[in-house]
Amino acid sequence: MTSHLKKVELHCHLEGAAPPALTEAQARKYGIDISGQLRDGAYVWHDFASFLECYDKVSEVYKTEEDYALLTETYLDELAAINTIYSELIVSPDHGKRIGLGADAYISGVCEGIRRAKAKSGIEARLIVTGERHFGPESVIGAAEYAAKAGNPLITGFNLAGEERMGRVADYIRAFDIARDAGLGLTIHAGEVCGAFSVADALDAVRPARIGHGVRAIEDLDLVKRLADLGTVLEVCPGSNIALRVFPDFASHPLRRLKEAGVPVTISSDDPPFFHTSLEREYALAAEAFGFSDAEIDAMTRTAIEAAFVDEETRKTLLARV
Ligand SMILES: Nc1ncnc2[nH]cnc12
Ligand SMILES: [Zn+2]
Repeated sequence: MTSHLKKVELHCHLEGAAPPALTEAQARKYGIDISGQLRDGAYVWHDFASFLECYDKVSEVYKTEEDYALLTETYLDELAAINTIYSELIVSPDHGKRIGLGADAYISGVCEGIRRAKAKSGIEARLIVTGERHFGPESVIGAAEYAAKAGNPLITGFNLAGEERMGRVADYIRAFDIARDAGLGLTIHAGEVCGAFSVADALDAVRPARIGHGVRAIEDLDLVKRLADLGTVLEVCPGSNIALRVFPDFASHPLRRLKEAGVPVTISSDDPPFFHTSLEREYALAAEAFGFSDAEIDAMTRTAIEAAFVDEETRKTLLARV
C-alpha cells in the first residue's frame, strides 16, 4: 500500500495526462472526429511512432486558454487527491502556436490551472518547456528562446522530447545553450527508444542534470557508473516503458539495478492514460513489482525534490513534508 505516501512527479507531459473522458468531451465540443485515436475510453496506438501521432492528434482538441486551464487543473487535482505535493509538467508552447492559440495564451491557461489547483489543495507545480525532435532543430531552438524570454517564474526547465530516433542530441546544443544561459534546469529524453548511446550522447553534448527515462543505460555498465559518478538523476517511468515494450515485463525492468548501482532514480508516469497508468499506480508498482519498502520509496521522493527545478525556499518546504 502506497496510498499514504507523499508523492512527487518530475516527468509528465501535460497533453499526455489528458483523461480520455475530457478528450472525448472536448472533441464533441469542437466537432472533431477522434474515433481513430480514442475508442471505448482508451487511446489507440500500437508503437512509439503511432503513440506520438495519437498524442499530437489528441492535443488538437485542446484549443483555448480555458481548455488548457481545465486540463491542467484536472490533472493537478487528480495528483493532489493521491497525496502529491509537487508536479513538474512538460509543456509545449510550440503546440499553442501550431493550433493558432499562441504560446503566451497556452502558457497563461496552464498557469491559471496551476493557480486554481494550488488554491484548493496547496499542490506546487512548475513547467518544463519542451522542444520536440520530430518538428526539427529550428522549432526546438524556438521553444528554448520562448522559455528563456518568457520571464515566467513557473517556467523553470527545458526538455527535449519527441521522436528519439530523429537526429542526435548534438543537433540541439544551441537550444540547450539558450536554456542554460537563461538559468533553466535541463533534462533530455534519452535511453527510452534508443539504446545506451543516446544517454551517452546527452551527457557528452549537454550534460543535463536529469535524463527523461535513461533506462536503456543499463545496456552499458560503464555508462551506468558514469551516471552514478555524475549524479545524473533519471526520471524513470516504468509503466510507460512496459507499455511501449522498451522491456518485456517489470521483472526485466532495470529500475532496481540502476538504483543499486548508485544512480539517483525517481518515479513518474509520463503520459498516464496513454499507458494505462497513473502516478498512483507507479508508486504502487515501486512497492509491488520492484519490492521497494516505504522508506526506499520516500528516499526516491526526496531525490526527486532535491532534483526538482524549483527555488531553494520551496525545495526546503517540500523536503520538510516527506
Ligand atoms: N514518452 C515520450 N517520449 C518522447 N516524447 C514524448 N512525448 C510525449 N511522451 C513522450
Ligand atoms: Zn516523456
